[in-house]
Amino acid sequence: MSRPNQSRNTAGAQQQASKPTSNASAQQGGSSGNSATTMKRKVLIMGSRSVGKSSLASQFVEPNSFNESYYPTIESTHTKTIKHEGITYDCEIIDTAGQDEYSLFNHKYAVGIHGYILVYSIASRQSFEMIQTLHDKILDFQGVDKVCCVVVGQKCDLNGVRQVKFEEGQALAKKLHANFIETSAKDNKNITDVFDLLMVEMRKSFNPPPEKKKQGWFASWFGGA
Ligand SMILES: Nc1nc2c(ncn2[C@@H]2O[C@H](COP(=O)(O)OP(=O)(O)OP(=O)(O)O)[C@@H](O)[C@H]2O)c(=O)[nH]1
Repeated sequence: MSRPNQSRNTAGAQQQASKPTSNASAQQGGSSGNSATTMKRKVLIMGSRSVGKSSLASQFVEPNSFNESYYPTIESTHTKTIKHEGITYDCEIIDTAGQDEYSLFNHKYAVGIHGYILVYSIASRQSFEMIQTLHDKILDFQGVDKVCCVVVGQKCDLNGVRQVKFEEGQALAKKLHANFIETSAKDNKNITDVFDLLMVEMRKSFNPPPEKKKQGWFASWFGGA
């Protein structure tokens, strides 16, 4: 669902910052609480049609914005500043059009993206099966064997018509080396947690904490740094 007052077109945005634009301490993963540290992060939300991708994004950017109506998304971008472990992230959150297995994978979905939110509806097995397909396409396009990713089982308020068990979502996420969470945009449940989980993943991948120096016996004996 595209909500014009919150969104802008992403054309040409790809060249922006796949790299941090922050000071040196951020490049080294600084979790020092330095408020001057700002990094850019680009996050893509993907999944089948009508699984609640736009509702998820909207609720995150503007809580209590849930809308029962369905407006198919073409593509919209939200921006939000997120503070995580002492670092400020300027996040660009791209809400993509619903995909099916025949959808062409746009190269924009692979270039300069730091993390993926792959969404299915717990009330649609088909949308669940789409997650593996999308994940495969992302890896193929990126030419990597792992991406930062959170698998989201959306619409968990629809428990009465559930087609995908929680454990199935969990197992798939584990297989994809991703985090997993169930959410309800309607009930505003676990929405911010999705982004927190992704932040943790992205932090591990893009600004891991500096490795501890190996200590010799002398230093460790005397408690040296
Ligand atoms: N019950 C329930 N309905 C939801 C939830 N999230 C979204 N919906 C409804 O599901 C429909 C589709 O929501 P959207 O957020 O537009 O879904 P989308 O995945 O962005 O759809 P596309 O634009 O086709 O890709 C709308 O009618 C929403 O009101 C939810 O958590 N629970």
